[in-house]
Amino acid sequence: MRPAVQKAKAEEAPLFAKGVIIGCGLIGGSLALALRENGAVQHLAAVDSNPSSCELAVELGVVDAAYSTLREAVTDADLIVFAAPVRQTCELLAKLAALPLKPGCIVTDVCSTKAEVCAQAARLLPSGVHFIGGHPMAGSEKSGVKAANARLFENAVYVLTPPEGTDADAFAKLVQAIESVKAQVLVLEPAVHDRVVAAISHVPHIIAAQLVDQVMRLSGHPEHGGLYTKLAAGGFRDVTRIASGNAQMWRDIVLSNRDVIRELLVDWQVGVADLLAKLDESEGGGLQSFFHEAAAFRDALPTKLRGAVRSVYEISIDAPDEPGVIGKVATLMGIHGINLNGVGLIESREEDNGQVLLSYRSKRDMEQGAHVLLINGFQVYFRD
Ligand SMILES: NC(=O)c1ccc[n+]([C@@H]2O[C@H](COP(=O)([O-])OP(=O)(O)OC[C@H]3O[C@@H](n4cnc5c(N)ncnc54)[C@H](O)[C@@H]3O)[C@@H](O)[C@H]2O)c1
Ligand SMILES: O=C(O)C(=O)C[C@]1(C(=O)O)C=C[C@@H](O)C=C1
Repeated sequence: MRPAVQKAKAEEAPLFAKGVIIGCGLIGGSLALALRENGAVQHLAAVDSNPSSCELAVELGVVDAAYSTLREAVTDADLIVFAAPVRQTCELLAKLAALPLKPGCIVTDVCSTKAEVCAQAARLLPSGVHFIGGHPMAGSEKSGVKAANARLFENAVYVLTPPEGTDADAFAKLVQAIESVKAQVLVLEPAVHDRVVAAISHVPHIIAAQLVDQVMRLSGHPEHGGLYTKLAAGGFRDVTRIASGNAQMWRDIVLSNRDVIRELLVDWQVGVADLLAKLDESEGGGLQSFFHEAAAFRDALPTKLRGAVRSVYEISIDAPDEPGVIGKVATLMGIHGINLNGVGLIESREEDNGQVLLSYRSKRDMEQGAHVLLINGFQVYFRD
């Protein structure tokens, strides 16, 4: 049973006096921003092997201080978060284990695979230090602290993998910190996590890269090679956005979960063979069923989890390359008395002109908002 957890409130005492983020890039920086913003950590430091990331993290106000050595950074820390790539995290865990740590300190990570990291932590970290693995199911193809975003974890599922016998108070405190960034905790066994996430994240990443690779090779064609990139529109861009992710990070993820990924790629080969057979059917009934079933399953995916901050009925519009589009939209909503809950640029999707996301608290507001935008010449997209 999960221990009862109270919500962190800004006016309450911080949950942690000193926190350290090890690896202050997209995810570490986003977590740092969110934890500082809501007052969950009183003093937050970063340690990063890249000196310019350290400088930038302080300059951008992501952390209070930055260090180049682990020893300096973790002294007296009561929360330590590993947010480096998987392989680096495994190596850093060994280094951390050799340092004097504050008794009762909570250590966690954000790595995209859990079995290897959790096994390494269990093997190396001393008793009296509480390790609880973690993985926020939110991110983007961008990397580095510059891309950090305090809102990244809102409504995202945040997996925790507490080992057997985890201290209930330590667990409750970590859950409270995660819920303070408006993410939703889901407890899983590391191996179950890795099996499921291989199918919904790791293999899709490989396939996106493979699709890009195919087009890259075709675009070397001497006569019409240039057409491939010229004609690449929404479909190709939507399905391959994630292929822009950091190569080192993805190498580590895939190597760390290679057994499950191998199984899924073999299954993928079976799927491709089956598709080739369907191509030879003259009436295309098999193809139609294949597309129909895929569309039905995709359409039935749960909408993004909306927990504490459930508001949200969303539409997006193309943002023309001209200033003031957000102001124009807000004004239109105001004139028509439509309650707009939030507005912002979509950073996780790559569109030619970028997109503006609009959220409403009710379906009615969203529908009225969409109508007003349509009659004012905006291209409106409904989001599931
Ligand atoms: N990008 C995503 O969408 C996403 C989502 C969830 C989890 N993750 C996981 O989060 C972790 C970080 O990913 P990211 O996207 O923030 O990557 P990133 O490249 O933006 O940041 C990683 C940071 O770690 C630093 N670093 C690397 N080696 C280090 C070392 N030995 N010591 C100290 N710092 C070191 C880098 O300099 C960089 O600043 C990875 O384990 C990744 O699997 C990523
Ligand atoms: O690029 C995104 O939109 C992501 O959320 C990235 C994504 C994913 O595959 O869903 C990538 C790796 C992570 O470990 C978690 C999230």
